[in-house]
Amino acid sequence: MAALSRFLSFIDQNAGRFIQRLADAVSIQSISGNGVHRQDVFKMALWLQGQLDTLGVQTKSVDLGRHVMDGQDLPLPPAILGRIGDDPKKKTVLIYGHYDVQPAEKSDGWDTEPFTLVVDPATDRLIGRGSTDDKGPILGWLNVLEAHKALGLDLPVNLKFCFEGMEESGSDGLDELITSEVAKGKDGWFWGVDCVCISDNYWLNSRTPCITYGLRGLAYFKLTVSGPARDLHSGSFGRTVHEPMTDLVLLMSKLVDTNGKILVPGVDEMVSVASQEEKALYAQLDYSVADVENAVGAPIALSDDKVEVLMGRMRYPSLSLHGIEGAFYGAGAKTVIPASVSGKFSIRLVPPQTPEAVEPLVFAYINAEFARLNSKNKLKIENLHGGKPWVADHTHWNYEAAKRATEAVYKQTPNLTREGGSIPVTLTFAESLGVNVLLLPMGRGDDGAHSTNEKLDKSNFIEGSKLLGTYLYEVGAVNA
Ligand SMILES: C[C@H](N)C(=O)N[C@@H](Cc1c[nH]cn1)C(=O)O
Ligand SMILES: [Zn+2]
Ligand SMILES: [Zn+2]
Repeated sequence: MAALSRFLSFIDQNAGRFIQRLADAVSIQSISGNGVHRQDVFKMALWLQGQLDTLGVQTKSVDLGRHVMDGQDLPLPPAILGRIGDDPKKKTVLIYGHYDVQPAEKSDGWDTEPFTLVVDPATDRLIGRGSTDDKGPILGWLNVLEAHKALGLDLPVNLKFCFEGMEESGSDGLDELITSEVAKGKDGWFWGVDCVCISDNYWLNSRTPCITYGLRGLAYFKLTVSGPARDLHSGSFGRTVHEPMTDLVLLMSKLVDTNGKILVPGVDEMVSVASQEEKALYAQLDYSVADVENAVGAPIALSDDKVEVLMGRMRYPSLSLHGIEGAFYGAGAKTVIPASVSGKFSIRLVPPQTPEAVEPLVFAYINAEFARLNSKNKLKIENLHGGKPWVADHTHWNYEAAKRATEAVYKQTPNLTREGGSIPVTLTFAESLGVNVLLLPMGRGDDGAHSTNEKLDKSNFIEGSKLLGTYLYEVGAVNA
């Protein structure tokens, strides 16, 4: 039997063990967004490095230094770099993934414990935080490595790996690592890379695989309004003092309208209007308004027009309000006036927008709106993190290889998409290595990444592992 067929059979035969390994990974609470779980992110890095070592990959854990998060000085989780194969006749593919996850608590509304992987027998879904974002896809690569090692098969390409533990919180330290490695020339870790593959996004719906050539960028802001020296009794001080929460809610209400239009002057205007030809590309995608409504679990799409809905996600910027820190949120009816509250919101960016271009518009607008309130409270605006948008050449052989692999595994033509989310390092790889970057998602559009009951369908984990391996065979066969 040819190498590829033996690889595919191995994946099917070992599905149970692969799911167990995913359960082990999910059980490590590698939440990067707060200081409480920082040691768990380090534990996850060690776990991943151990797996790669066992599978014959040469690894190195790179200390990325320290950073300050929410006023806390914290060590950054390491980047885990790896390489296997050094055959000059083969292409070299760089794989990126992230081993950190978003926060999750059962009390957020999960039906099961978020860090215990549950295999739902009724739906064959693998439910747990990180199952689709991004531990499932990372483990897909481990499955490919394990199959080749166990079967004594040579990999069809040389592989390099770059796994980080801060993607969900701004990828601090990673750009510097990549640029310093690139500056080392032939001695750098990324020397000789021919293309990059990232599996860290999702299909548009739950039936059609995707290949993705764009990501939105991000600019994440925190607005803090502070007034009294301490929390106050609203009976004693209501209508007596300027209340921070009242100011903040008013400011937050001025950022975006209920139809998604961004109200910060100049932000929406930076982006050109889509031409009829471009709209025709969105019309071709296998997608319907029902898909978005199924994924979110309610009939609340902003438009009945599929093309408008798709462009809202892929082609235009969006501004979302995320939360208010310091506000009363528990059960009961506490009559407090909070002393200081911080509103968090972010803007997803598309070309030609950049965080640097958008930030001054946001600061100027919020300062002007705050001045209009005539409040004696204090306002502070911070830009917490960001990243530029990215669009790739989808006619490149890297995309052609991914398309052939998808057709071979799924017997379907993939949707060619741009992703609404952000992976800041993508543009850094594209620009500093000067090679084509491809996004090859494993999970479905209804996986609930970042949400409650995040899942990865078992079939997506298993067929997705086959897809990643088949893609490597297709790249290995390219003569470009
Ligand atoms: C698309 C990717 N899987 C992802 O979820 N990226 C995050 C990155 C991020 C940046 N700040 C916080 N998280 C996203 O798009 O939100
Ligand atoms: Zn991710
Ligand atoms: Zn994520």
